[in-house]
Amino acid sequence: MSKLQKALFLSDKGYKDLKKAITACTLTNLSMLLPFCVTVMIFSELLTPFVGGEIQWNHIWMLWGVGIVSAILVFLAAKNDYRKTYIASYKESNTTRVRIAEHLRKLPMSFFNTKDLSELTTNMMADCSSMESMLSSTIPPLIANVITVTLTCIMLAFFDWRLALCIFCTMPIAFLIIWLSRNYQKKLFARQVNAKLAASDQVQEYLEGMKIIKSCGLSGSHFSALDNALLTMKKIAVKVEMMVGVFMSSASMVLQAGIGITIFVGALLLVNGSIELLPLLMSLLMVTRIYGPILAILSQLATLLNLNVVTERMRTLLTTPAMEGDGKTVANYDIEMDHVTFRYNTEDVIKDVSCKIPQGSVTALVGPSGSGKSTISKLIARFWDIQGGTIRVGGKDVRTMEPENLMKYMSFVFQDVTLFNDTVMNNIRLGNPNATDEQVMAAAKAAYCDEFVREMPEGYQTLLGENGSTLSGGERQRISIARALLKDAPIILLDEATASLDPENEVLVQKAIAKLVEGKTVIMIAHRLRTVVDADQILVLENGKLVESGTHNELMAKKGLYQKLYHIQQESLGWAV
Ligand SMILES: Nc1ncnc2c1ncn2[C@@H]1O[C@H](COP(=O)(O)OP(=O)(O)OP(=O)(O)O)[C@@H](O)[C@H]1O
Repeated sequence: MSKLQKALFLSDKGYKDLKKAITACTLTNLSMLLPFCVTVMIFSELLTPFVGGEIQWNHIWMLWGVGIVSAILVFLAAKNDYRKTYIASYKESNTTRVRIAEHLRKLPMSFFNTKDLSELTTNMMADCSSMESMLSSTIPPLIANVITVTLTCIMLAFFDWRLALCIFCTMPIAFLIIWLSRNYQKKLFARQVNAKLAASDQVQEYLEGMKIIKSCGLSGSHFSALDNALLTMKKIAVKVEMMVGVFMSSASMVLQAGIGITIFVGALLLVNGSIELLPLLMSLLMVTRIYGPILAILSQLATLLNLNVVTERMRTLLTTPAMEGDGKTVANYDIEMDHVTFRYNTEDVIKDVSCKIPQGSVTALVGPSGSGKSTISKLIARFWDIQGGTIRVGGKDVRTMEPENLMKYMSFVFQDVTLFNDTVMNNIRLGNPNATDEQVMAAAKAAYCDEFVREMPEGYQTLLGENGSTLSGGERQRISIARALLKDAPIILLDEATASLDPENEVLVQKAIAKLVEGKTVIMIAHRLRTVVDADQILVLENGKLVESGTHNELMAKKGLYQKLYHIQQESLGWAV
């Protein structure tokens, strides 16, 4: 893999397309030299009377013909160039976005703990767009311009090498200005990228918190963080524009001083009789042709120098190792935790936990808030990899299982149900993408969704809106249960989902759950202990440790933490009534 391919994270196809784009762009630039050469030749023909010759009109008409043909060639080359550069770059950035999305899916949740949503969104949208413009508007034209300038330079030297030197004498200084300013530009550019990210973070927080903002009537100073982030972004954008403008205009001024030097030296040479009028005029004509591409090279070079800043986040993301594993099936659905220790950051939140959850049994995880119940259920599903001990499903260490393969065996019903901006039908079908409409509707019926879905304006084809904001908590829960029913996985991870529902919804959700868990291995995070009295096994957690385990009656007889929690809840229920 070449350095350029690595630096730009290009697929093999993308790299091939980039090479084709460079060739196409170079051909366009070269084809543009044709009409220029024809103009120069017509011009020189028209000037022959001034050097004692005679105009050959048949030459002029022939050159006109060549001019028309070359204009057609330029058109064809530009068309091909457009297709090869722009269309190929859009395709490649699409491929990169899909690649990022695929990679994200395979990353451990620890990665998402260190990144926020707006950063990942920027990764997928803004960074890919920057790469897109690198592939279309920077790299191919840059290389093509270098080739064109070199060729024009050779042509110029053919007329008069002294004038060629004059034109290029200021070029090293112009490039030096850009080169020396690169670190400063990089720093500025990095600050701009960070300022944009901070602003989009603040905007996202503002939009997500709209309910609170409205309900609390917040205004003014409460949004100073958003105002400051937007102000910083504006300030840095102005600074970047200004400083880049200063460097670019200084470089271009120095570069254009070459025109004056060429005219001056040309005039001296003419006066001394060291050059004829015709080669001098031809050289001056070429000078006008050469500065455009050189100026373009300068600005493209400045953009290219910032490539690192653009690709930094993408590099971090794409080089973060994905969770690996095999796709082999497991023999049964027994789950075992063997001296499991886990920490999110520095402190252990699960401490040396060992337990067995036999296939077909119902296990409840109980304990005070923050004791590690949700964490355990997520570790079993390998959302995170543990630091000590082993978790086995069907006797197989989950770390050796490909996460998507492991996920085939599990269904989740969590409190925070995620719904997509799609139809009800498709939201349920996520449980099993191959399910027919009839199967989806059967699952919806079993999960007590059918009635409220049919009352929606377009039934199962109703669009749910962003994250199903039009549905009640109980309805969202039942849709997620319908999904899980459709998936029909042998292991069910259940975060006691009825805690915040009204009695009517609670009954329906409980009935739907009862159907879902029939004959399955169930791990249930219970917040209200009266829901776990019938569980085959209750695991009591405290501060990340497994402190008690057994059935309800056994634990009540032990008179430990479970009994204490149970009594506290009974009393608070009494007060509530
Ligand atoms: N993504 C995370 N990053 C860092 N720490 C976390 C994360 N998720 C949970 N924790 C911490 O891990 C500990 C266990 O949290 P967990 O959510 O597993 O507890 P829980 O028993 O399910 O709590 P609750 O009953 O309130 O839902 C807590 O101290 C919590 O602050």
